[in-house]
Amino acid sequence: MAAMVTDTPKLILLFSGKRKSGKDYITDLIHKRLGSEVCCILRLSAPLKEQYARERGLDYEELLGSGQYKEQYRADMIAWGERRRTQDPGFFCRLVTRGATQPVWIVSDARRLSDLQWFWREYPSQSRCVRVEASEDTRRDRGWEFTPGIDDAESECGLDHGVHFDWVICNDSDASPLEEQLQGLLALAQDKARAGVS
Ligand SMILES: Nc1ncnc2c1ncn2[C@@H]1O[C@H](COP(=O)(O)OP(=O)(O)O)[C@@H](O)[C@H]1O
Ligand SMILES: C[C@@](O)(CCOP(=O)(O)OP(=O)(O)O)CC(=O)O
Repeated sequence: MAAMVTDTPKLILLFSGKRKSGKDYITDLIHKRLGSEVCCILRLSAPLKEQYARERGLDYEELLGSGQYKEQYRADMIAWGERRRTQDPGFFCRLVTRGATQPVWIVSDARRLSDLQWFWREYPSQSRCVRVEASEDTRRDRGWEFTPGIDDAESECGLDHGVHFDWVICNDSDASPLEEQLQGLLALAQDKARAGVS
């Protein structure tokens, strides 16, 4: 099958949600449904972790995972990233979008209004916001523990208010099946991708 190369993205899904709400799980699921020709997952934290790991001599792959390793460094990584963002709020957004050619981009970890504002400014008609929600009990079952300085800081709370979400996905174990909740979003992505094939 020929690669779907488009000049600009046709749709950008900007995901946010608290840690252990399931952002990676859900964006991976969408990626599997749409396929790599149609969509790519962009993690704003990837270039951050890569440079942070290099500077500190840490294991980049481990920082990308969902285990304890990343949690040990989270507070320091947040501070490191914030220093970068203060100098240039679009720094990580520009890095991750460079070279993305698929018609649908899934940004798995928007955290700050400045992240959303960058996409709204650069891609006003393509950007849509998606919130992943899970109760504290569910997140605790997945290994979350409230940590002052992290769970009450901008990295986790920056998008709690003042954002219109086009979709809110409930990712608790007793919620309606994800396939059902994602139907509208997947249908839109498929439509946009079809319209975007060149
Ligand atoms: N709907 C789900 N069903 C089963 N496991 C899930 C589900 N959602 C998340 N998880 C698991 O919970 C953990 C945290 O999810 P993750 O996607 O890494 O959260 P986040 O990216 O928001 O921090 C992972 O181990 C993931 O596999
Ligand atoms: C320093 C960070 O980028 C680390 C984020 O790592 P992940 O995006 O892997 O975190 P969760 O999926 O929510 O568990 C946070 C930031 O403030 O930029």
